[in-house]
Amino acid sequence: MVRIHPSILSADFVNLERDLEKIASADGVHVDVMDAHFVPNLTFGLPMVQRIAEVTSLPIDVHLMIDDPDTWAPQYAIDRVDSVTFHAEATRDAVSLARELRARGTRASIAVKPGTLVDDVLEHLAEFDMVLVMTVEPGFGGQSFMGEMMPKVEALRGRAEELGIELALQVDGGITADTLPIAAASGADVFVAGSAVYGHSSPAERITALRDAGKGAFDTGRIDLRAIHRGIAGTGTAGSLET
Ligand SMILES: O=C(CO)[C@H](O)[C@H](O)COP(=O)(O)O
Ligand SMILES: [Co+2]
Repeated sequence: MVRIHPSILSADFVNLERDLEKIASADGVHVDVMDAHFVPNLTFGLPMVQRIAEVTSLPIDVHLMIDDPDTWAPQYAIDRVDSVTFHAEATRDAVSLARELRARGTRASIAVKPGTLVDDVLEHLAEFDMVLVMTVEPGFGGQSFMGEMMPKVEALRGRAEELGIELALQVDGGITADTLPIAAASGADVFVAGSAVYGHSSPAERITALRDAGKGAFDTGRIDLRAIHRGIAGTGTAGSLET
């Protein structure tokens, strides 16, 4: 299953309603909240997310790149917000926060920056509905995909299968029709794309192209996810998540 979530970070904030309509064929909309403290960039906060919820019918995927999500993240669990993602590096108690988000009726998701290992997340995996593996340093769109993050994705997918739990695995940063199949083959199923969607004249066409790139990777047998997982298990690198 390939789900495409365009990131409005690359949209025109002054014409956001128009730009949201351009991605109506997507599976969700990724909304980056940045506070200029956790990351060196500033976007917007809850009032903007509330307005987005009023004008789009897409599931809203909120990515909080903010300090102190333990205090602020629950406020984002509003109607029409499908998932709230907070960063492992910023939270004091990821499990309690995830439980609070779920209790408020939204899916709970935890994100890891490129330099953060996933050992703690693996230990508590059943507490989360989604894990976001950052494939760039958070803060800005238009950066290059970090393929070296794929062992984290593989380890998370492998553990979810072992536990028999449904886990959405999101990758964010540098996703294009060339990099998406690499992440899909590693076990990701939710793909955030900002510049690859909004950097083109037809965002709808780019969404289709991204979806096809993901499906094609498996349909043609070019990438065999099971073989990749077997290979990782065989070489014993799945547990080695040093970045
Ligand atoms: O969280 C983000 C940046 O911190 C964005 O979601 C991400 O960068 C999307 O942009 P692009 O697809 O252009 O890399
Ligand atoms: Co994001």
